[in-house]
Amino acid sequence: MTDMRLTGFGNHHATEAIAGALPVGRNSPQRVPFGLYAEQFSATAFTAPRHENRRSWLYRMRPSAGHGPFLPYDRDSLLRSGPFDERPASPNRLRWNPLDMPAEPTDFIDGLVTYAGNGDVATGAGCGIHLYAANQSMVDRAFFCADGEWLIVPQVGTLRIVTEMGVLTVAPLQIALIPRGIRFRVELPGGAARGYVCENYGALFRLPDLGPIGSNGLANPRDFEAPVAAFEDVERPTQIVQKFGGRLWATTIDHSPFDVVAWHGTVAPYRYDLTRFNTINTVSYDHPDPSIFTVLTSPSDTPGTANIDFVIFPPRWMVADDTFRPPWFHRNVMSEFMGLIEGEYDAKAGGFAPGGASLHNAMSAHGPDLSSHDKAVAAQLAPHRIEGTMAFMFESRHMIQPTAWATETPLLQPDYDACWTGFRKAQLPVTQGDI
Ligand SMILES: O=C(O)Cc1cc(O)ccc1O
Ligand SMILES: [Fe+2]
Repeated sequence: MTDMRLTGFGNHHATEAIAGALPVGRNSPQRVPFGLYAEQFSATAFTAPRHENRRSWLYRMRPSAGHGPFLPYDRDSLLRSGPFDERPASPNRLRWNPLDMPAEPTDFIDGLVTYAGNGDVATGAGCGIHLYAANQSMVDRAFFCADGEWLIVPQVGTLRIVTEMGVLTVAPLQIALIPRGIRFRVELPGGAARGYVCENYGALFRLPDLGPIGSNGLANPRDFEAPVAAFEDVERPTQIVQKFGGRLWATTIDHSPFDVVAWHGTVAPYRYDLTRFNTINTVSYDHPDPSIFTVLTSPSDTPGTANIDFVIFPPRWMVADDTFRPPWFHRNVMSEFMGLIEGEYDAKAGGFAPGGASLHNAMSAHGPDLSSHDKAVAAQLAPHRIEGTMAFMFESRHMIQPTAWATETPLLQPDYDACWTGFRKAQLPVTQGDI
């Protein structure tokens, strides 16, 4: 299969792996070329306003309707879904060490573990936050998520993601966005892989509005790459696993589901290279809110109050005058789940490792740890380049609730609070206060 691309976020793409496979001038002709089957694939309601409507037409060797019943998946899985009520939502700041690579042969699906999430799959609000650690390619099986689109953030290892609409190769510092319902198989051409997944139950991820930034900047639409059509004509039993209503279900068909020869439309899997992000920041003073680093946003019905924002902290120049340059201390009404792809995060000099994760829930006080704080206060404020790092955040209006696994795993750091101890008290002029 090829690995060519079509560019532009949400563009109307058209692609055929065999010349003449794509019908011209209509979506569903009486006879589709070569006896292919036309199938409309919807990512939004039929009646969504035109500017938000996302659907594609797939032309495939057999209808995907040809399958028997899905039965409960027969392997143990650590995938969980909203409502996240296994454990009480925690007001505590939590941080986890990275997942170990699996000791047993484990593919992407069986290597997923849910750390946290919010909302409810059934009502279409919130998200699930999973991490994966895998060492085997998926063989003769495919997966799809009926509960939400998947934003995949690799941290170690390249993923070759074979989808119904073509192939995406995604390495660390790149992300993949797999539409809800699209079947895919994850292969590991370079061996073991680890990373993060945000399963979005809510409105589709989109590029944020730019407001006064103007018509360019942040993640530029042209840097999002969809694959060209590619198919395999394989007649071998293939297991299809789906996540539906928070549970895994499986059925087996007698051929590969990757038999789409041509497609056109506005919903497709995408790849984006985070190093292409046009990072905008202050050139005068003060540290702006991290919203300036938003790559993708899933809006909610309250303006400016996201179901989920996907925010990155890329390499960048720090030039602010008379400013405490790292993230300030804050208590945020939104809830923040963070991961680290590489390097060191400027608010945490130690303890937040690549592959690790942290959770700072609504209204929990957090910010720089003691050593990052003291270093920033003492720094000479020359222009300084933050290099070799890529942290990210899933930020949500809904409280993020950890799973039982995440609450009980030995990866959870017991002493995270300690990083905010030892701050020297402010030295006031002699006073008793005035309350
Ligand atoms: O808590 C964090 O590290 C994320 C974060 C970064 C920043 O620069 C400002 C606010 C914020 O929540
Ligand atoms: Fe924060």
